[in-house]
Amino acid sequence: MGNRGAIRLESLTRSYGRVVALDDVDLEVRAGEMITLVGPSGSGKSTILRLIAGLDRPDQGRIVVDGQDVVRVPPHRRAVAMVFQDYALYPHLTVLGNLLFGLRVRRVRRAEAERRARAAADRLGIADLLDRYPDQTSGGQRQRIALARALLREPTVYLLDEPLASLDAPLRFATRADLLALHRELGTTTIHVTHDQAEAMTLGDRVAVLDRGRVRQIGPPQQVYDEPADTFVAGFLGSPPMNLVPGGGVLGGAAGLILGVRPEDLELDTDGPIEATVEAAEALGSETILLTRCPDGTRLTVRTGPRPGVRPGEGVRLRPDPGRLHRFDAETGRRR
Ligand SMILES: Nc1ncnc2c1ncn2[C@@H]1O[C@H](COP(=O)(O)OP(=O)(O)OP(=O)(O)O)[C@@H](O)[C@H]1O
Repeated sequence: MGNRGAIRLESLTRSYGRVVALDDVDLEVRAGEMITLVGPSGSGKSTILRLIAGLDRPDQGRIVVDGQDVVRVPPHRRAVAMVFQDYALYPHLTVLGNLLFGLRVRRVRRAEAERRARAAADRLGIADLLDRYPDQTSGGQRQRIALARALLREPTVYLLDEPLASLDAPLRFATRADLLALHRELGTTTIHVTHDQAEAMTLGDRVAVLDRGRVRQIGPPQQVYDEPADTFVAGFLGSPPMNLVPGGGVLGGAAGLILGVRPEDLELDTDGPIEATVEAAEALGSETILLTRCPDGTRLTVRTGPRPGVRPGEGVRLRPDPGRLHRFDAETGRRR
């Protein structure tokens, strides 16, 4: 299984009327890799998944899975399992019925189908729910049912469209770990769409950042975070986003450049070179986000410890970590 599921998207383009959902996208996913797609709403993430699943067709370009162009292959003939945000379970079937459905379509014999369904349910910890209907289960349980159903397809590729989005924070955290463990165990190629910063950073070998139908950058999450290719990526990955100062300003003059510094790379320091006033402080428990404003009007966001001891209205001094300044071309926005 480990060598299957390599995907290559070549010059993939898809428009809906005047909206260009995907604009000449090239993307390679290695066999067994888990890749995360992030980007603002409408940037084309779901469109990529739907095209790979065969639920929609590109206007141009190729979708090559294991060396074969699948654009004309109907969805049920593609070895792909998609898990949707709303899980898309059949409400009139029990959980077991939902798990068996795909196996029946594929003419797996009843006893064998049940054996496999129970094994998948065991693996995802939902064995005691098999006789219930989907509306008698919780959001987290439904998510596991949908994953179990995807597992039963034994696909060479998983496509996950925000599968954790409707779970509460602790459950998301736990399920994220389960997803990673499942992926390590199965080694099946997975493409995962998320809006969640933590998932983007942790749930993939590589992350691809999309903007208006184009891939802006792709790479290991930490690398993309540490070396964003342009100001868009710098502003998108990371929460709160990187401070970007045209001309350098308080971060040091830099004609023709935009200088950037992440909130965690600005330190409160009474001898710091930057003078600022605290406008707001968000105490988040484990950390505090300070929104500050410099005399020249520049706003800087600072990530600091849980109890920084400063209040809105107070003056502070900030020290940027000189090794962590980012330089971008003012005209193109590209990293320099
Ligand atoms: N069937 C459709 N008909 C018309 N426009 C569509 C259709 N599907 C997608 N679009 C448009 O294509 C663009 C890309 O949509 P897509 O769903 O891929 O974005 P997304 O990045 O997944 O967004 P979100 O994060 O909000 O789910 C959007 O502007 C969307 O409105």
